Amino acid sequence: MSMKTTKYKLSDMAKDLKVTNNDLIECLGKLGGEPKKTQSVLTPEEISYVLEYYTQNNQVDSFDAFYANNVKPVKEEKKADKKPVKAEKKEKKVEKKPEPKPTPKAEAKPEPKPAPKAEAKPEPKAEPKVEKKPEVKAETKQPAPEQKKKQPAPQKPAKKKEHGVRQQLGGFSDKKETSGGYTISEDNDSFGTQRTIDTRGSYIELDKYNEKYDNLANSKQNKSKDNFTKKQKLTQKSQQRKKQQFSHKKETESEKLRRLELERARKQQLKVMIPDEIVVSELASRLKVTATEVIKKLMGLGVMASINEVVDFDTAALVAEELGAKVEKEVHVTIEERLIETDEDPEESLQERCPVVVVMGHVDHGKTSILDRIRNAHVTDTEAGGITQHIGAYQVEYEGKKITFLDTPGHEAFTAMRARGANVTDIAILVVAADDGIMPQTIESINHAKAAGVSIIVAINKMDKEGADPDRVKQQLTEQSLVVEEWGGDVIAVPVSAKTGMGIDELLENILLVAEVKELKANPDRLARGTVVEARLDKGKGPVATLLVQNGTLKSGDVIIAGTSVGRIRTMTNDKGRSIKEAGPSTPVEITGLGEVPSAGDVFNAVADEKLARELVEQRKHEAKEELFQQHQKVTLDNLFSQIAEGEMKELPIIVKADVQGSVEAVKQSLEKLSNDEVRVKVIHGGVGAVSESDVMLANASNAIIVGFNVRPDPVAKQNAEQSGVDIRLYRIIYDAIEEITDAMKGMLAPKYREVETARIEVRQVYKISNVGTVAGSYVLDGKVGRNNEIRVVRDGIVIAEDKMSSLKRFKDDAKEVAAGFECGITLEKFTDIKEGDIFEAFYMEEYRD
Ligand SMILES: Nc1nc2c(ncn2[C@@H]2O[C@H](COP(=O)(O)OP(=O)(O)OP(=O)(O)O)[C@@H](O)[C@H]2O)c(=O)[nH]1
Repeated sequence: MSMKTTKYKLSDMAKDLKVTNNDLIECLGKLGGEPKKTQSVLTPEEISYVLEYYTQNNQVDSFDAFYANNVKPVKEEKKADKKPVKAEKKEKKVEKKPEPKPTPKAEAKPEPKPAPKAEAKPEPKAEPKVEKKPEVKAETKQPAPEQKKKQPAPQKPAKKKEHGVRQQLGGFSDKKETSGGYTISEDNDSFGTQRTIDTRGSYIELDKYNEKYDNLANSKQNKSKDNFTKKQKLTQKSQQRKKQQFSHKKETESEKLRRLELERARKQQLKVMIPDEIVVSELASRLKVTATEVIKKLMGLGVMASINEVVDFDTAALVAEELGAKVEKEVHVTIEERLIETDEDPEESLQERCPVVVVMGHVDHGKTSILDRIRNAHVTDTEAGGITQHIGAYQVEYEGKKITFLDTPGHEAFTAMRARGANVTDIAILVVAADDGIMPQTIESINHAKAAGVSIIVAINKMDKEGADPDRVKQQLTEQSLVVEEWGGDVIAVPVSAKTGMGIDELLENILLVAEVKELKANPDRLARGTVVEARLDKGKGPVATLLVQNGTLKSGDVIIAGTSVGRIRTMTNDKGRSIKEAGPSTPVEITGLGEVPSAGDVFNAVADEKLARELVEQRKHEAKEELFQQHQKVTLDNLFSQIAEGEMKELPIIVKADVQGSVEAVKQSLEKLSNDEVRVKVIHGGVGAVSESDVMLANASNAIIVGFNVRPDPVAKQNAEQSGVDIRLYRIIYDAIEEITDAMKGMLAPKYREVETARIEVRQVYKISNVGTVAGSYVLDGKVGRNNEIRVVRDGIVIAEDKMSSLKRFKDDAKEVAAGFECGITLEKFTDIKEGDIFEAFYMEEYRD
């Protein structure tokens, strides 16, 4: 929204008007004042005057005749002119337009324009308007009477009424004006063309001015009641011409009036709508002020924002209020809000649903074994032909009730999903091997489960083993604030053995018990909503996704939107591989029909409007792209270095490659969590498969390290990595990765400094020596002061200054250090107001690490 005010010189105007400089100087001479020169910059008033002058001297005698004979030619001419005119704008060559652009200034501030506008009104337009733009016509008529009475001057208001910023000169049918920050491309109504005004470069709002002109006209001309016909206008015009000599004076008066009116209107409180976030330029535009003004106000509030930066509602509202505007909050209804119902389910619509359970715990404590044991013991037997499908989740039935298990053991996947906003699970089974006890990942699992607010049931596994010591496990659990029931707490701990099957039924019983207490409910009678548990691309079927319905009922044929993928469900199968038509809450299903492979953890919604859903997906993709772009901007070597140079937060970019998507997400989450105040761990790329050449290239460009999980680099990648010095770290256990990265981060941490005091010195005498400055004759009370020490001047217990030493002397010789009990002379670099009795604390800064 930059508003440039271009100076409009006399020579430019002469060129535009196609008259000689001298003609123009002469014309302006009539206005009085100092004689003008070719390079003189014209004021808006002068421009107005010249415009008026030439307008009136170039009028077409009969517009009717002219119009009748020339409609077509004029149109063509106009069209033909249009482009050239644009092109010429910059060069300030105007072929036909006598009506000089009222200069940037003139436009930026409405006042100057009135004059040109006033002229614009020529009668010829009246007819076309009547036909094409009735409302314009109506407006036009009012001013006309005034024109008649007041003659020369009145034309202006009348014209303004019509278009606000129109200028028209008799005899010139087509014009374009350029001015400072914006362009007015204007066509004459009378020739059936339209006028468009591009106000991007200025703060002018045409309606506002039109309104003002209307008001002005009304106030001045409320005596006039009738509409005037074309002929009347023509009469008027001829009268105008006769009275031309008086026009200038009257115009000035009317201009004044207009100005007053404008000023009054401007002072009226402006109402602005401000959204949650607004770009400074947009805010300025809405406030009808320049961006500079807004920026200044922002600075006043301590907010340094450039024209393209975004400020929040509160800040914007403050600025707006300071600028005298009345603020209203702009509420946007997003496509998402329109498309996806988020209404609460009424109590009566809720029905019981089965619990969704996840299994967590330390490596090798038996998570998979327990899941397998449960599945094998309780799935499928009853369902003919049921073949267990590994779709990422499955349901078992125990004592007539269903339980849904997520088949992705480990807290990483669970947390990755949660991080995407999917609170999928109700109950976490914490598996602890009875012989091993609580291990680091057990603790992490506990914390993850707690953070997610899910209920924990402890399965003390491997009870069949000899070294099994469930009491020790219970004891260790207590240390993690999990007190088992038999010890007075509320945590259920079930001793089990995945190997023998011992305690598995009891575990299931307890799951149902906890679920009952939790009163898990959902509304099956609405469009489904849930989470993508797993997704993959199948060669034959296309994108295949396992969805867990969390609310509502998913139906075959439903249109669903999941992250940035959308589609209509083509096939839907349950965890036993059977085709089903409907899936209610807590049911895992595998579906096909999506256009793209969604990500695990994406929330999905069944929606009613497919078109809108596709629109939403486009929008999400766009947002994702922008995010990605910003990410890439952050990880270029250039800005990484500049960040470090500026002492800003350092980044440790990492590329994660893993065998399955779930692990990528899990590793990503775990690593990014390692970020602290000084070093930010940022996974700039994650993907499934071997570490490839392109991964190494990206790492090389971004100064990133590559973390591989259960994958190997391909030979080319390995070779390239060696050549370019890219670090590839391969792990089999997340825990190891975290440990190593943590170490790496320690190496990156910015050094910390602390002060080490070396001596206390008393100032006993102060000498002022020319060319040397103020010398403190001192005595070292304790410690040892070194030449490179810094000095803190303390007077009566108050720190007066901190400064560097410029000299340390023993008698007349420079000293490296002076020990306690000795006298010395000290001068400081800047601080000279030393007084007897001051205490100098000598110290130096030491770098250290935690
Ligand atoms: N004796 C005994 N061994 C068990 C029991 N449960 C699991 N195991 C063994 O423990 C080892 C690890 O079991 P998994 O089920 O793979 O453990 P996990 O927690 O899923 O391991 P990760 O997937 O690597 O995290 C396997 O060799 C199992 O046979 C049990 O109840 N008793």
